[in-house]
Parts: sequence; C-alpha cells; structure tokens
Amino acid sequence: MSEQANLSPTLVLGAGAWGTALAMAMARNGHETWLWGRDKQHYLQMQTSRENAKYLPGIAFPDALSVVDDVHKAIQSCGHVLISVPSKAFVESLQMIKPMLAAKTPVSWATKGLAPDTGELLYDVARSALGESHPLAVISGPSFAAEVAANLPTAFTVASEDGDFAKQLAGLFHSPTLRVYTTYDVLGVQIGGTVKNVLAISAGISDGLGYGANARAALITRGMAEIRRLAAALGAETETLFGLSGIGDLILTCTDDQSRNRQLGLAIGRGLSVDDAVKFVGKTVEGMDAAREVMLRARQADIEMPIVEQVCKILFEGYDPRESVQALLCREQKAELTPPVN
Ligand SMILES: NC(=O)c1ccc[n+]([C@@H]2O[C@H](COP(=O)([O-])OP(=O)(O)OC[C@H]3O[C@@H](n4cnc5c(N)ncnc54)[C@H](O)[C@@H]3O)[C@@H](O)[C@H]2O)c1
Ligand SMILES: O=P(O)(O)OC[C@H](O)CO
Repeated sequence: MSEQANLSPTLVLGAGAWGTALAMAMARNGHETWLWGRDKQHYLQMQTSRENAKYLPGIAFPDALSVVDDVHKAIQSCGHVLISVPSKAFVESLQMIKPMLAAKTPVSWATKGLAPDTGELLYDVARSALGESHPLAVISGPSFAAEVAANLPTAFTVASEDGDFAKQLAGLFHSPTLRVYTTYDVLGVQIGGTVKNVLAISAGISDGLGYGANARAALITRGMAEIRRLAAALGAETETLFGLSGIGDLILTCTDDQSRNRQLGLAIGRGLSVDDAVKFVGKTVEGMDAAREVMLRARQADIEMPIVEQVCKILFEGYDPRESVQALLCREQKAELTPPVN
C-alpha cells in the first residue's frame, strides 16, 4: 500500500462497545467515520440520539461520525473497513464484505480471539477469505472501550505486515489522549490479545474464591510464561509479549473489574455455576471460546499451558475451581530458569 493511500472514510462494522469507541476516536480527530450495527432498532436509536446508549451511554458522537444503514453501499464507497465484532462473528463479517469490497480496500479488525473450532489466527482467516490484494491489520492492546470513549489516556498497537498501512491506520487514531504504536508482528499481537482473555478469567476466579494478591500475581506471571510458550511455538517475536498487546493487556484485564472476562471469573469464583455466571455478566466474554481454541493450539504445538487447561476444565468439564487451584499448586516442582547449556 502506498504512503499516499486514503483510508477515509472508515466503515466500522459492529456497533458494540469497542467498535463505537474506536469510531468516536477517529471521528474526534476529524476523520470521516461510518458506524454500522446489524440491529435496526439500535441503529435508529443511535441515529436519533447521537450516542450509543446501549454500550456507552452519555457520550455524544463527534460530528464526523455518521451512523449508516446501507452497509452494502458503505462497503463499496469507503476507504477502509474496520471490523469490531466478537470472534464468533468474524468469518460471517468477512463473507459479508467480500463481494462488495473494492480490489485493494484495506481491512483491519479489533476482534480479539481465534477462529471458532479450528483455532486459526484471524489474520490467516482473513487472508484466505479475502485473498492477497487487501492490506490487513490488527488493533490490540490494553484498552477498555469506556475509557477510550471518555477520552481517557490510552495506548494500543496496530500490527500489519504492510508498514505503510500500519502507520496510516495508527495515524487515524493518534491524538494527545490516544497513543498508537505499530508493529509488523501480527502473530505475537494476536496471541497476546487472545490468551490474556483466558488468563483474566483465571485471575477473576482466584479473586472470587478470596485468594489474595500473591495468587493473582502468580497467575499473571505464570500466565505470561504460557503466552510466551505458545507464541514461541507459533513463531511470534518474544519482544511483542512485553509490549502493549502482551503484558500490557494481560495486566489490564487480570486486575481491573471493567474486564468482562475477569467479571466472569469473579462470578464463578464466588460460587455461581458457569451458566449462571455467563448470564450474570450478560456481555461478550471472548475468553470462553478462546480457552477451548487456545488449548487446541497448545496441544497441536505440544506445549504445556496448565492455567489455560484448568480454566477449560472449570468452564467445560464442571471442575470445582478450588480443585483446579489445588491441581495447579500440586504440579511437580519446577525451575523458573535453568543455567544455559554451553
Ligand atoms: N469492549 C472493549 O473494551 C474491547 C476492547 C478491545 C477489544 N475488544 C474486542 O472487540 C470485539 C468486540 O467486542 P465489544 O466489546 O465491542 O463487544 P460488544 O458485545 O459490546 O458488541 C459486539 C457487537 O457486535 C455485534 N455483532 C455480533 N455479531 C455480529 C455480526 N455478525 N455482524 C455485525 N455485528 C455483529 C453485536 O450486535 C454487538 O453490537 C471483541 O473481540 C473484544 O474482545 C473489546
Ligand atoms: O472486557 P474484556 O475482558 O473483553 O477486555 C476488553 C479489552 O480486551 C481490554 O483490552
């Protein structure tokens, strides 16, 4: 993609919390931004009230943000499509845009997760669905939608194999309150953004059980070791995991109650069944699906991810969370670091 290519207007597909917050951030910078949500009632409400009362109440849309209803027309005439739907709707979104997308229109997404059932990385899914001609990018990092919408200081990362696209996309968001970094390591960014959701469930469970700060810090640190093992096995850069999309997002979601993944874990740890906890949270919890898919990838790569494994046992096999903590604590003694072999 050339440095002069024009990404405007951006069409944001998915009018949930994150799609709306990202659309508002671009529009605040004066970039023409179109927001589309599939629910007609919701669309009409946003168009009339000029806010997204369902997900981000009380924050007015900037003038450069328009709510669009004719998604087909919008796809054909936009300069860039940003997908912000849950991972289970990602393939469906690609299929929807594909027939209408102009040959080289760049596509990015802010979805965190893997493809359902196969555990494929979304970058690979998008590349095989859309072909080689579209620049692709992933947006990830420690960023709660409500804080971005409220214009609170935030930093995140844009990853693309196309450096010009990464730079231009980052430029759409960059502002005095939003610092956006770029990287070429699409693999590392996706792995960090996916696995942290599963680990946030584990941290929530631990806190919900009433275990202390020591246990939470241990889960974050050993969870990071699990992310690193998977990332290394799949060929990501270790450095990425020490950045915003790795440790940054892991800390955010494991420690702050705004995280829906952590909220799910807290509810389970406090004694709700998994089904009741899901109903209680009542929002998108990506770590539920991700747990299964991350475990699949770990088995394929023949690596150990004991915390993710215990989260799967609690979520899908009815394990008592206390038994899972015992299983983690009773693992054989291990070295954190062994001396290098000369
Ligand atoms: N909320 C955050 O703070 C945040 C931050 C960073 C990343 N993310 C990621 O962004 C993604 C979206 O999360 P969210 O918080 O916006 O979720 P959300 O539940 O707030 O909204 C999801 C939206 O997607 C819509 N949707 C579902 N299926 C769709 C489809 N097939 N086509 C079009 N729209 C569809 C829903 O109607 C809903 O409006 C997730 O992968 C999440 O992990 C969220
Ligand atoms: O609410 P969560 O747990 O989905 O986390 C939201 C974002 O991914 C935080 O970066």
